[in-house]
Amino acid sequence: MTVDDSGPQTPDGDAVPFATEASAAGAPHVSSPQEYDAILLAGFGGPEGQEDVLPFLRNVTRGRGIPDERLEEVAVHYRHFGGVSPINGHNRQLRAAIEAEMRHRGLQHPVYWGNRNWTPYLEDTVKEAAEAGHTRLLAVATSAYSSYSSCRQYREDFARAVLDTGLAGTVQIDKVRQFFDVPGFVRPFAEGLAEALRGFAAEGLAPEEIRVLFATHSIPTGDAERSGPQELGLGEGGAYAAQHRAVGGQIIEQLRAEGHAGAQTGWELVYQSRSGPPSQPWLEPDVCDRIAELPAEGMKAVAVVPLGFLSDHMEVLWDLDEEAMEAAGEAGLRAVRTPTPGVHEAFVAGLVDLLEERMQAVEPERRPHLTDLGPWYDVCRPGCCENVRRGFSPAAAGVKP
Ligand SMILES: CC1=C(CCC(=O)O)c2cc3nc(cc4[nH]c(cc5[nH]c(cc1n2)c(C)c5CCC(=O)O)c(CCC(=O)O)c4C)C(CCC(=O)O)=C3C
Ligand SMILES: [Fe+2]
Repeated sequence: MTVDDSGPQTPDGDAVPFATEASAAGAPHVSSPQEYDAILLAGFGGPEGQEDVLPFLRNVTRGRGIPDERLEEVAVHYRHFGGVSPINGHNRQLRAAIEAEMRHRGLQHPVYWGNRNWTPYLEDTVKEAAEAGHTRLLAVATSAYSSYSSCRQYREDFARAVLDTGLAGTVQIDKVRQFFDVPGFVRPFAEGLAEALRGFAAEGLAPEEIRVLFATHSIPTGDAERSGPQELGLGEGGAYAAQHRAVGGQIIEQLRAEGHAGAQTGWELVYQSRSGPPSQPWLEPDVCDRIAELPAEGMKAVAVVPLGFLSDHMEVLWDLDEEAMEAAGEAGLRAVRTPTPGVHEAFVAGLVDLLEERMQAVEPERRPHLTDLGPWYDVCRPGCCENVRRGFSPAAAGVKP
C-alpha cells in the first residue's frame, strides 16, 4: 500500500501542491518562491485558569485513554501556578514581536496565532484566516528540533485544521525549516550561559568544578530513532539528539572562541519531563539524576541551559526551576538555570529571517546555520519524524512520496 504522506487532498483527489524540489539525501529541500498571504504562529497551548487544567490535559493526551486520576498528577504542577501556564502569554508576545519586526521590514502579512491543545485552536485560527481571504499560510511552530512531537505532530495538526474545517482544497499551510541552529535562536542561550559562567568565575569557581547541562524534553527512544529523515542515519537518539548535541557543542565552542571566563568547563546533553509508562524507554540521562551524580565527579556548580525550549513555560518553571534546582540544593551545588529565547530581539529577527528566506526560496548556500547538520530542509520527506505508536495521520507541509 502506498501511503500518501503529502497532506490534505483537494476535492479532485490531487495532493495540494507544495512546490517542492527533491534533492539528494541529506541535502536541504528548498521550495520555490511562493506568494504567502499570511503567517501562522503555531503554539502548544496551555491552561489559563484552574478550570482549564483537566480539559487541557485531556486534549494533550487525546486518543490515549489516560484516566483523569493520572492526569491529576500532572495537573498538580499547573495547579501550583494557579492553573495558568505562561505559555499563551509568551506566544501572544511572540506573535506581536514577529508582526512588529515584519512591519519594520515593510512586510504587511497578518500574523495569526493558533494552538495545538488550547484556545485559540489552530482550526479556529485557520477558519478566521480563510474568512479574511488568507489561504496561503506560512507557518512557524514554537519548536526548533526534529521529532514527532516537535515537527510531524504540528504538521498533522495543520492537516487536521484544514480537513476539519472543510478547507483542505482552499487553504495551504507550509512550514519553515526546523531552526535549532539558526543564529538568532542560539544567541540567547549563548549569552545566558556566558553570564552564568562569568558569575561562577567571579565566585572563584574553576572551570573543572563547573558542569554545563543542556536540557531538553525527553521523548520515547523509538520516536528519537525515527526523528528526521530516515536516510540520514544519525545514530542513537536520531536527528533529535544529534541536533541538540550539535547546538550545545556550538555554543560552548563560541564561548571558548570569545574567551569567556569559565568556558573551558565540561558539558553534556540531559533530558527532562519524561512521561509515559516506566516500561517504555525514553531518552536519558535525566537532568536530576545527573545533578545528583556531579559532586562525586568533583563538581561544585552546575549551569542548566533549557536548550529544548523557546520560553519559560511549565517544563522550565517546574521541571527545571523547581525540581532540578531542588536536586542541586540537595547535592550541595551552586546552580543557575539560564534564560530561554522568549522575545529576545535576535530570536525574533531570526524567525522573520526564516519567513523571508522561505518566501524568497533563498538557496541553501545563503541560509544561516551554525552546525554541520544545517540548514535543515523546508519540506519534510515521507517518513520523517513518524510515530509508530499512534499510527498514520495525514500531515501538511510534507513532500509527496
Ligand atoms: C519534544 C517535546 C516538546 C518540545 C517541543 C514543543 O515545544 O512542541 C514538548 C513541549 C511541551 N509539552 C508541554 C506539555 C505536555 N507535554 C506532555 C506530554 C509529552 N510531551 C512530549 C514531548 C515534547 N513536549 C511527549 C513525547 C509527551 C508524551 C505524550 C506524547 O507522546 O505525546 C503532556 C502530557 C502529560 C504528560 O505526559 O506529562 C503535557 C501537559 C508543553 C506546554 C507547557 C505549558 O503548558 O506551559 C510544551 C511546550
Ligand atoms: Fe519532520
